[in-house]
Parts: sequence; structure tokens; C-alpha cells
Amino acid sequence: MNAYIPRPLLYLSRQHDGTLCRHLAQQGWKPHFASSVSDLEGMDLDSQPMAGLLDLRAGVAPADLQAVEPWLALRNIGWIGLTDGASDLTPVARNMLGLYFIDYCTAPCDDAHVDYALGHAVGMATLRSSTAQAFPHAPRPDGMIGNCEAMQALFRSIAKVSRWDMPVLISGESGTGKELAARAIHQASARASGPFIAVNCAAIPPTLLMSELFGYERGAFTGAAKRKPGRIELAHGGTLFLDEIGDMPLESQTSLLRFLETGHIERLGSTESIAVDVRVVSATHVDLQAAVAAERFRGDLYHRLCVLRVKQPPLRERERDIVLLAEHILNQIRKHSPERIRGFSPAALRSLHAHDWPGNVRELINRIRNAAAMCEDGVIRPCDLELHSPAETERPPTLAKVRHAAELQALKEALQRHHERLIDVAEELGISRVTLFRMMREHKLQVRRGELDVVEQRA
Ligand SMILES: Nc1ncnc2c1ncn2[C@@H]1O[C@H](COP(=O)(O)OP(=O)(O)OP(=O)(O)O)[C@@H](O)[C@H]1O
Repeated sequence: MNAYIPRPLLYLSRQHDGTLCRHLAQQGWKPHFASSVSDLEGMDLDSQPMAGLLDLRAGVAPADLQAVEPWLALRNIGWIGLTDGASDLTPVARNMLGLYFIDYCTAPCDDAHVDYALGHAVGMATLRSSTAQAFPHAPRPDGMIGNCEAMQALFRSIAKVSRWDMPVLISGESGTGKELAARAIHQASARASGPFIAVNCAAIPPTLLMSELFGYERGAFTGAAKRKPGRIELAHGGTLFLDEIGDMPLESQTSLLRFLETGHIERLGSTESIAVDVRVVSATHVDLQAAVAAERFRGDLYHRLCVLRVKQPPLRERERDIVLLAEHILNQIRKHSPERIRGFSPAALRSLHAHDWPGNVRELINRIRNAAAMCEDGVIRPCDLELHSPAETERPPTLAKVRHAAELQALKEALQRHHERLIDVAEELGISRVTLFRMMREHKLQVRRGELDVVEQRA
């Protein structure tokens, strides 16, 4: 069986079992032997799917097991444990076995069980590797995730506006990623090596906003113990990101407009004019044109800021990306998680996809964070996400259902094409007449002589 196709296998044991090794070689396995974690570290294993055999018998210390955990978590290795019986394991080993292993074999190992388990392990590793490729969740260098059309259009806009050294206004609902887009524009621009300074105009009290933006000299006001440069000055040579620009008080709007027109600032308490070279990228979740009409926002400032425009799509227009984003968010959470999080259950992925998300990515992030903390066995289920489990009807059809539907369709079409001449139908479908009769019975099909219609019998 597969004797001529060597299949890679990672075999980690303090004492490799000679009989087992001979059996593995006969079965076409090509083992990489490791006796310790440091052996593993020195190995040049590529990312092809493989089986892993970990000997949990020879008194593996909990510390050793923990050190091996990064290898157990690799998606391209399907692990099988060798034990003296699961009940003889330490609590740490039992926990790991449950979390990471596809199966275990109890010594003395039955050859057939080992063969079956290792074959299964490679199959699972192959499946996981191909799933990882089907859902690539590696973010772009700017940290943005998105495959859907709306995000592709956004990425194209970002690439275009990045080439021009002009003000950009990003509009979009709260929490949709406007700051990420602003950073992406900066990183792709000629100013990338300069600073990126973000100011949230809504988060800074109006009385402090002027000093934050323009800085101040010592003694400019009570409490100004020493000179402090403002955020505009700090952004010199780079990009100034003004978030929630619609919430900027009118007084600051006037000063900002003056700066945009002259390219100079004056710190509070000083008359010295300082030339500052920044590109302004601003963002708003409110309709700025309506704010201009309501005289809450200066029209001349609006036209200064809104030279190039980028529209950030809300989450509800990024339906195809929800699962991609969710996997990405979970990967971020995993880095700081005190516990191993294995991933979303298939039902959880379906419920994430089916949920009617409003515009906010932050809601998605918070739900996943909460679910990661609340889930059991490291698997996130719909209830952890506080989402309904999608109804049975929303599930993808089983292979049996697909096959049944395809057979019925083929039978109906052939019967119609050949005007019920069953000999011709059987010949075209490549089956015997007996099989055709049986299939028609199974599909509750009958033909009405003399009519072209094929009707389904009543059950
Ligand atoms: N396409 C995306 N890829 C990865 N993460 C995203 C994406 N879009 C949004 N996020 C994440 O969503 C969160 C909110 O994004 P961000 O702060 O950029 O939104 P915002 O529109 O600027 O919010 P606000 O309007 O409240 O200022 C961040 O944690 C961000 O990393």
C-alpha cells in the first residue's frame, strides 16, 4: 500500500520504537525522527501536509509538552499520540491530546489502527492546509483585510490618492476602518518615511484642541510650564490625520483653514510663524455637506479638506469578507490569549455570515473577543457569539442531496429529450433498463404515454 510514494511523517519520541519504525517504512512512510524539542527546532520542515506521531509514553514532562505546543498547533501537521492509555496521562498531556490531536493509539499498537490513524492525520492536515489557502487571512502590509468588491474598490482608491500630495477626505460610518485607510494612504505615499500623526477631534475637549493642534509657548496660559509643539508641527514631513473632523469647533476650524492656506502655524503665546509641510487626511462619519448647509462647518474649510475623496464601505456591504475578517480578528486575539483557541465551529462561521451586520467592524471585533473568552474547549460556537445557529435550511447541501438532485435533473431531461423512449434514455445515460426503472422508482418518476411531460408521482 503506497509503498512507492514516501509520505512524510514527523516522529517525536525519546525512544523510537524499532518495530513500529520498520512497519512505517513498509507502509511507505518517510519519517523525520526527533528525540527532543531542540531536534525539532533544527529541522527544515517545509509546509507540506504531513502526519505527526508524538510519543506521550516515556514520561514527557509538562514543560516539554508545552515547548512542543507550537508544533502541535501547525495546521499542516496532523498529530497522532502514542499512549499507554489516555487515563494514564498527566492532566496537561490529556488536555493537549484533546486540543491538538486527531487520534491516539494505545500501546502495544495495533498496526491497522496506526495505519488508519496516520492516513487520517495526513488527510486532515491536507484539508486544513487547503482551507487555509481558500481563506487567506493574511492582511495587506497596511493591515487591511478585504476581498469583496467594495474593499477592492477602496484599495484602488487608496492606491490612486496616495500618488497625489493633496488633502483627502475619508467618509464612512463609525468603526469601519477610516483610520486604517488613512494609515494605508500615508504608507503608500511619498511621505511614508515621515510621521503619521492622528488627532481625534471629537475626543479632545474643545478648550484643549487649539493647544493640541498648534502647540504653545511656556507661560502661554496657566499651567503651560514649558513649550510644547502641537500635533501639526509634529507631523512635519508626514501626514496629519484629523479624525471626526465634523466635530471640530468653529474656532479651531478657522485656525486650521489659515494653516491650510498659508502652510504656517503660530504656537499659542507666540507670534513666530513656523512653516510646516504636512499632508492632511481627514475623516468624518457625519455628512459634512449637510453640516456646511447647517452652518456647523465652514464651507471654505470643507473645500480645502475635500480635494480627493475616499468612501469607506460599511460592514453590511462587505458580506463576503465577514468570515475573512472574523478569522483575522481571531488570529490577533490568539496572540494575547491566555488559552489555546482552536477556531470557529462551522455553525459559528455560518452564523457570522448569516448575521445582518450593521456598519461597524468594532461590533464584530467585540463579539469575537467576548466569544474567545467565553468559549469552551477553545471552539467558538454560535452561542458564544450570541448569534442564532443558522437554520438547517441554510446549511450547504450534503453530497447525497446534491447527487440526488443531479440524478433527478438528468433523468427528467433525458426522458423529455427522448420522448419517453426508455431504451434510448437508458442508452444515453449509460445504464441498463433495469437500473433506469429502479432510479425512476426511487425518484418517484413516471411517464405518461403520449405526453411529453414527465410527471412526478405523488408519494
Ligand atoms: N478592512 C479591515 N481589515 C482589518 N481590520 C479592520 C478593517 N476595517 C476595520 N478594521 C478594524 O476595525 C477597527 C475600527 O477601525 P478604525 O478605528 O480604523 O475605524 P474608524 O472608522 O476610524 O472608526 P471611528 O469612526 O470610530 O474613528 C480597528 O480595530 C480596525 O483594525
